[in-house]
Amino acid sequence: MTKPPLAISARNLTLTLGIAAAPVEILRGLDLDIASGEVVALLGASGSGKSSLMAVMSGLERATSGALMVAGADFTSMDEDALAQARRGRIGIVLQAFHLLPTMTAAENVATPMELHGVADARERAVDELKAVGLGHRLDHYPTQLSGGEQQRVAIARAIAPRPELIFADEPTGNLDAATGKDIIELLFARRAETGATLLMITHDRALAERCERVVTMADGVIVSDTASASAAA
Ligand SMILES: Nc1ncnc2c1ncn2[C@@H]1O[C@H](COP(=O)(O)OP(=O)(O)OP(=O)(O)O)[C@@H](O)[C@H]1O
Repeated sequence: MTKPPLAISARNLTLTLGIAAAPVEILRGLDLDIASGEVVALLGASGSGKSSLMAVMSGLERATSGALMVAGADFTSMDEDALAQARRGRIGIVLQAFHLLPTMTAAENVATPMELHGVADARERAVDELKAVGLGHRLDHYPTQLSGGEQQRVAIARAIAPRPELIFADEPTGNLDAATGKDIIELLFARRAETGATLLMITHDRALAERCERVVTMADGVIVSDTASASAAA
């Protein structure tokens, strides 16, 4: 059987931030391969570098050194414009604090990024995706008129509507109560499964991590454990 292509391949990745006099080594020679379509949880103590790794892998932050291929693109050799171009439509991001634009309706929050990227049927796709996440009746509501769970549904719709190859989620249930968080995870897994995207999710919740196919744990800027999950349901 041929192996699936890699969605992410990181080799000896480093990230050093801060001022020259006091550099902070955040990623310290990290290696990671994620196959296309895999569902991976990223665990680790606070400050271990999870969000920084996600920022580098999603093209928001440039690695200091090392090699990084994401969705077939060489992120280490690209300038910022090329990175932005490579990210476009290929990478969806869901964050703990939903980051919806307050002056736009739910439909506009989902459609506008696609419109900016020249997608002709952006509005139709936004409406379809909002229906798929159970918000067909909230299309013209503004974020302040939506509950936290509904706002996160909009954020998921925004991430998934462009049909990205990769979805990065950073503690997507961190601002939600337990029951709402559970619904959001079911929804995220369901939409992921329907689109076949690769999913990398940061979480502090070990039970949730075990729902993923694979659990990767970071400590102090490197990966210290990488195991297949026994109970993956995603
Ligand atoms: N711009 C920066 N300059 C200097 N240090 C930084 C910068 N950004 C992050 N750090 C440091 O890098 C380390 C890793 O941070 P990061 O947010 O990636 O950790 P994390 O594992 O995601 O933590 P948490 O679970 O608390 O979100 C921390 O020690 C943080 O203080």
